[in-house]
Amino acid sequence: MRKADKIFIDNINNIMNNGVWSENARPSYKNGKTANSKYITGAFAEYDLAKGEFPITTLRPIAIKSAINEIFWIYQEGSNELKTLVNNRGVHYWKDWEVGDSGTIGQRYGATVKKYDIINKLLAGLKKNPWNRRNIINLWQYEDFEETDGLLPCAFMTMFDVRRVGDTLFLDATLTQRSNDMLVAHHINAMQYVALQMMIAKHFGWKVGKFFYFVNNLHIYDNQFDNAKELLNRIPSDKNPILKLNVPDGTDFFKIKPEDFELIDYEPVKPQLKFDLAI
Ligand SMILES: Nc1nc(=O)c2c([nH]1)NC[C@@H]1CN(c3ccc(C(=O)N[C@@H](CCC(=O)O)C(=O)O)cc3)CN21
Ligand SMILES: O=c1ccn([C@H]2C[C@H](O)[C@@H](COP(=O)(O)O)O2)c(=O)[nH]1
Repeated sequence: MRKADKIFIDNINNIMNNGVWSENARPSYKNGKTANSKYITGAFAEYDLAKGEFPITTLRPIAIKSAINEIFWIYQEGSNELKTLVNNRGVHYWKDWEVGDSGTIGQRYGATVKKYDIINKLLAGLKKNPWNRRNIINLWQYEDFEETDGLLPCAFMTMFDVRRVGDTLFLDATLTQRSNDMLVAHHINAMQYVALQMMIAKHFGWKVGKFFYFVNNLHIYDNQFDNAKELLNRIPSDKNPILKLNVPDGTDFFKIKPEDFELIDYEPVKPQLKFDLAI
């Protein structure tokens, strides 16, 4: 079985058999009921992208186009505006987290990237000395949290490192996430940050290397257990999906477009599952 499917199945089993219950969780469902979840702490996985190991499950369709468009909204556009996310990028899944009537998700994510000029600083650091060990995106900014309400970033820190093997330079990345709604967003989050890693690697003409994914609180909500059992009953695809970025080496980070990405050999098991989200 492919690595990502095995890890997903192991994580579901691990949470169901060894997880513990939250007692006073923040989110609630649309009906107002508190959304508690069963969780494990400290989940870690490693994918060698250079060997075709991508962190995407085939047990259900993953909204990969939306996931990639969201990463452009955050890191290329530096925006927190729902209008551009929905109208220009076709991503509908953030609407429930609008802050009041602001039309935004608050001073978070893309707004944080823009305020601190994070991408330009990151690219400049990697250009000046690829072997520096200070290539960090950190969206956890208390000053921003005080500025406005809004969901606090879940996937909040990404680190990059360069590694030479023979004549080839590889860019590795580590995504750190404080909280993950596993059945809904585990593979959306992982694959969108792989896409970001691929964009940065292309900008410099490097290859993508390894992707490390750490989740501190990995959970299944109490209304998702039928979906979890359905996933365990499914047989993963025997195809191995590969994400490609079809632009020449050295293409400027800000010139890359979502359409330049292509997911090949992706034949997920259907039908799609339905989720009543914790908001
Ligand atoms: N409880 C919760 N889970 C999340 O995953 C999540 C939040 N809250 N809050 C903020 C964002 C919004 N995210 C979301 C929300 C919904 C979907 C969702 O409904 N996904 C559907 C497909 C959606 C589509 O096709 O565009 C899915 O089947 O995965 C995905 C990510 C990720 N984040
Ligand atoms: O990119 C994302 C954004 C959000 N989530 C999930 C993780 C949690 O289930 C909720 C956030 O609730 P908190 O109480 O703030 O932890 O949203 C995700 O998995 N990925």
